[in-house]
Amino acid sequence: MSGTLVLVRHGQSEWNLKNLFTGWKDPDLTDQGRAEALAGAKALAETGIKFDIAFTSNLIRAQNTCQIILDEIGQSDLETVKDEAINERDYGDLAGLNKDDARKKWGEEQVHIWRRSYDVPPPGGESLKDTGARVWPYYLTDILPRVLRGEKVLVAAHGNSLRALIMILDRMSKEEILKLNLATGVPIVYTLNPDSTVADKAVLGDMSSAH
Ligand SMILES: O=C(O)[C@@H](CO)OP(=O)(O)O
Repeated sequence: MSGTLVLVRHGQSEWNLKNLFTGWKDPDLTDQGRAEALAGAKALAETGIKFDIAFTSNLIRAQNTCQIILDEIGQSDLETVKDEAINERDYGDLAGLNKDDARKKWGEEQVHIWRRSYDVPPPGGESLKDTGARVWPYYLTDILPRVLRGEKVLVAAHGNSLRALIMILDRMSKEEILKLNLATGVPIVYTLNPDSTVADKAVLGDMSSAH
């Protein structure tokens, strides 16, 4: 039996708006972020999906995105598991710094490498590889078994914890992952085969503005 895995990056946060590296810091959604989560929820509602369980991180921007989606599709009280395993990548010493100021200080290319490369960690923080080393085991033990049972599973998380997951689901190379950016609030709907490979992938919205 094939199940459904829906991944959604949280809506714009207060620190996204201020263009600050965020990582494990815990700012809430902005009004725009709430609107993005709602737009994603409406797109999901149109598919008629009803979830069996939701997973989110221990950060408020992902939790609130998750709840906005569940409220909109009439599943406000759905079982929701919160776990730091799917938190954003830890940005270490960069957390709280303005991204443009960082580009001025260290150069455009170095900042891009810290933000998007596979295995170069920002100072004191996690690389995407490090992030995947906690996201992937959690996916295998806690999330995937539910999908393989035929359930419909929502995962509301973060740009880089989801990039780590998508890299493996989509079998992307270290070069390809450099270019992957996720838009806030746009659901990605995976249908998985019984052997856990991807049978189908649909993006319910516009990813082109992501950077
Ligand atoms: O600051 C962060 O935690 C992330 C996500 O907003 O930023 P980036 O997209 O630069 O990896």
